[in-house]
Amino acid sequence: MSPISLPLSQALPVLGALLFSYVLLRKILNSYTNSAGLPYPPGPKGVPILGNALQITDEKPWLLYKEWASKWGDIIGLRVLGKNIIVVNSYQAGVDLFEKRGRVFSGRPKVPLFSDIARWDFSLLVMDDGKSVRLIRKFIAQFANSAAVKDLHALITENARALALRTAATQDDGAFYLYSRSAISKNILQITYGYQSMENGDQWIKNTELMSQSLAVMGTIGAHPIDVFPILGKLPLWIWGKTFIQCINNLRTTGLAMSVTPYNDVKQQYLEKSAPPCVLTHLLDEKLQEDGTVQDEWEVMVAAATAYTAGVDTTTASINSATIFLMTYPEIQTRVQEELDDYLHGERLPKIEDRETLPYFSAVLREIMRFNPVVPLALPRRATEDCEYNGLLIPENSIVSVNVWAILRDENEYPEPSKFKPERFLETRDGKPALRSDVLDPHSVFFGIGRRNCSGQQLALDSVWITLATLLTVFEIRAPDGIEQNYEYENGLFAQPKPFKCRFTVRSKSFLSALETAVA
Ligand code: HEM
Repeated sequence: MSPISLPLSQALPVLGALLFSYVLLRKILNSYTNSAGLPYPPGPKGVPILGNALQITDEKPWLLYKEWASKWGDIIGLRVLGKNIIVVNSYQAGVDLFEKRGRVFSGRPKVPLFSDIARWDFSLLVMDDGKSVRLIRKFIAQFANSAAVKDLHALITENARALALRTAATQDDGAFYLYSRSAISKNILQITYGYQSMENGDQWIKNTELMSQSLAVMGTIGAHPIDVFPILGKLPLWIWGKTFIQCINNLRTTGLAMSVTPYNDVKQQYLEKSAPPCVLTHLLDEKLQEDGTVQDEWEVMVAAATAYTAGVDTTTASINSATIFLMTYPEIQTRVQEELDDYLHGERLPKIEDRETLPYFSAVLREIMRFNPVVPLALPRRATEDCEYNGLLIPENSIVSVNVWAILRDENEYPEPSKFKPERFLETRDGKPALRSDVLDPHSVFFGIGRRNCSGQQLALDSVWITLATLLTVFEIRAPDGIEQNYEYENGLFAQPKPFKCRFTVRSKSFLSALETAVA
């Protein structure tokens, strides 16, 4: 989800609706004044009524925000059709607002297109703060916090090895892109629903692919005119075109198939005592009451559904993006492999517990995170009350986004930010390479800041680490025939790579047999 943009071609219905919406017009005019007398954060001057709508691009808006920040300061204030939009471009301001004043910035703005029209109201990602949100986050933390994730290490390691074995068995340079999604889906499905997905043609995997494609076509969530101007959602959907209707239908079908349907299936199996143990059965153990009803049933269902829908695309995008970087910088890849070989002596496959002893690899992963944050604008928050910050007023109900991309390109923290340099995170301690603690770990921003930050970050970090460590131990990863491609990314909520080709060549037969033995 990103702040609002309004392409010119879509502005006409907005203007039409404005004509008969006197009430809205008053709201717009009111938003230009505030009773506290404090100035609104500075930003580029817009035009009457539309505000900055025509200036904000839908294509990678984070680049434009960073440019504006260099002129207007870390906190830029924009307006679109009476909505206040604030973009936070520095880590310090992100911490001051989202962490230190977490209560005020834990809301989420309404996104009627996604929640009401596409019927994804079951997703925690779009829920405003309240009791339900706190309960759902608590349920997710029960399996995804740092301590609990340790219990999942065996499963995610096994799935990483199965992915490597499957990759070794194919000659198709395009296969990894599909296999990585399937492996990550498999992790989360097993964890949440106890479901063993099939390697080929699994309906769950097809659903996430369809969801992901539909989201990419619809652009950034929150950017559509219906989200800017909800009254437009009352008009017949066909005015937005065939592709739009197709995407809405896909989101409705996949949403249901990834929330209510699996919940009901597992509940039924649980009642029949045939459900494999998983997050959902643990929650049912806790919540099933004597009369057969489930306490906090909606929240239980949402916890499982959001873990799946929020975790698959993002984790897959991280793995695919890292694979592209490793292909693009083969000398860096070789150095990681030397470090792995030195430590593992070619005798065994890596385990998550090895992470602390491989600083160069950690530095490479930090640099990949810094260079290509998967959710460049995180997800927008809603200010639940007026808030003064450094003499500026962030009015109640402002949409506030943190520009993760800009923070991770801050030249004060990361000199020469557009260079891919893992060494920026390293120093020599006792004659050995070690991670520096005085350079901001991109992890602190990559998953959002403060109370509504990512609930699945430890699970994601561990899954990405073991998957890449296993692949790098077993394979040399190169662009097919040494020819670099033009790696493209989807435009939308996630910076996820479009399908790409890469070649995995087994580095040594002993690694392959270790893999075969481990997976057998
Ligand atoms: C590398 C993979 C991942 C990335 C880059 C990522 C990133 C993010 C970001 C940026 C947010 C928004 C945070 C904010 O508003 O400040 C978020 C929210 C969330 N993520 Fe992740 N995520 C990843 C994996 C996962 C996984 C595996 C899970 C599974 C449990 C998960 C569950 C969630 C949930 C439930 C939220 C919503 C939190 C809320 O609204 O309160 N994520 N994630």
